Amino acid sequence: MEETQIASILKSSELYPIPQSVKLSYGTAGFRADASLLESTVYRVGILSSLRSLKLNSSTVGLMITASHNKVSDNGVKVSDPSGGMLSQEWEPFADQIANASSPKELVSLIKDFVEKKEIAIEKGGEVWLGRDTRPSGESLLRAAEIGVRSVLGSVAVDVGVLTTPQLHWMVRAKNKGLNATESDYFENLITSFKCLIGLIPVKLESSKLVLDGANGVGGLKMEVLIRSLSDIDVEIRNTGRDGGVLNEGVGADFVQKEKVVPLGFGVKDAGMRCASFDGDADRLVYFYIPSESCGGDKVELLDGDKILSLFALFIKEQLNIIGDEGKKCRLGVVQTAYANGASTDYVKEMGLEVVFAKTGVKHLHEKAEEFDVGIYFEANGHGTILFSECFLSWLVGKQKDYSEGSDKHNAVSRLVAVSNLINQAVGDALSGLLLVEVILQHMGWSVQKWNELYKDLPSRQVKVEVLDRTAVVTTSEETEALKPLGIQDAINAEIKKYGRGRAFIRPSGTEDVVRVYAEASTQEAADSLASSVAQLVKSFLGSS
Ligand SMILES: CC(=O)N[C@H]1[C@@H](OP(=O)(O)O)O[C@H](CO)[C@@H](O)[C@@H]1O
Ligand SMILES: [Mg+2]
Repeated sequence: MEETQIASILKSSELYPIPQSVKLSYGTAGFRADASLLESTVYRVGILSSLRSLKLNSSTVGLMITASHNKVSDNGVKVSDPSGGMLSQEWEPFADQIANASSPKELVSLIKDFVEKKEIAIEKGGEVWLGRDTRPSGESLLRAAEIGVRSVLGSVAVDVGVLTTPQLHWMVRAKNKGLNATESDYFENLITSFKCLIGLIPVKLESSKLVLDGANGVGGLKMEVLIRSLSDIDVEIRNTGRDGGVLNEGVGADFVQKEKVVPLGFGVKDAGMRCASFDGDADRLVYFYIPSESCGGDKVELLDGDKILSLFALFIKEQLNIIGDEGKKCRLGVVQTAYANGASTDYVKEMGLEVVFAKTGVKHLHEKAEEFDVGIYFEANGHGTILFSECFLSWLVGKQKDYSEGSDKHNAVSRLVAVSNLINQAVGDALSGLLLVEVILQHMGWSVQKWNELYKDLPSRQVKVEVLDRTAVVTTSEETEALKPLGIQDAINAEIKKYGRGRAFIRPSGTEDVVRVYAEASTQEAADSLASSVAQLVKSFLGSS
């Protein structure tokens, strides 16, 4: 590395000293912490993003400032690779090292070694697009990221403004494919493919209103822009953040999915209505309705990521069946995590689909979904998408020319092509996911209640346990068994045995300082009781904090 380059990093890093006593890790979804602790981290991730761009021939890299569903005082930073996917996991250890480097000198030395090891030609200059969610701390953190990017001499930082995480990933992917890549191109793309799918509905019925909980975050605001251009959908948006509500506080997809209760701003008046929730950066989507018999209670019927996945799988399978023998050759597969409800896995298997399991975190699911011609992946919490392989897509486009226009096969092929344009090919995206759910429900002529009947969820419960050191829990690669602390798995197994259809596991969270407990059983009381006894075991083996 040239002396001028070294001097540039030394100088800028003086502006962002590392706070005492924080040890950060890139984790399941980038760095997250209280926003006041993050300036130095974001600055350093800016440097990393420039290097990543340089390593990949100055392709555009994305840097997103968000802490998703976490509280508003938190923030975080994650990197989008030029493909629009998550940062290559190979680079995560370097991210951890530089984030925790204790002095400018140590930082420079780590960067120097890495640049040499990875043979990065630093002279050319990289390009990084910076996005942020609506958190008040986002603006100053974005400035820190800009300084980090530009401290790699010749690199350019482009502020692309307040965006949802999936918008930034989509834009980065489009840019590197040489396509139109602005935010309005993103909207245009959703609008065109949604309208195309609506136009291909065999028997169109009047559709009912959808009520959306925007989590007081960026997703509701973007949805407002989107629906202005859509006439075949009636959406009322609540919790936009403009009416005094706090980001993710008692609202949003994470809250609704974990607590299974209505978000603020919803109540019995909405009984029976089709409702949906986004999370804070709009990469998660869940649906729900308030049962009419709830009589003032706050419980919801939840249609989570597993149910969205099942609906998508059913629709895609239907189109492949219409195409006939050739369509049946398509390898359609599903990727889930250990948190997937057992009933959903049974359902997709009964449909004849291949199901594979991945570790928690979309980077793991995405990778596995890419192995199929059409790979559908979802986390139960509502993050997911459908990936189409390049090869299968070009086959579909070819078939569009072969089949006569207006024929059933032509329509089926056109629907699949439109789905591939609508649904974000980079990451799970609540906006595009919502549009796809809406169009499929209209296609099927289904209400949310009818969709919910695809299968009945096994009762489940998730709890978090605060412990002294969550890293003391080490699991198998599928995360379904704990290898450490020694003896805990036997104790968990003994609990599971007491329950019909019992299943439970523990793992350390990658985004919060807790151990997560998941339990499933044949009744809600049993699932609750299994979760609570496993939580007790965690406390007694690890000590509560
Ligand atoms: C049980 C659960 O919902 N875990 C979430 C959560 O990860 P943890 O590592 O469990 O904290 O946040 C991740 C990022 O949003 C998401 O990918 C994952 O599914
Ligand atoms: Mg999120």
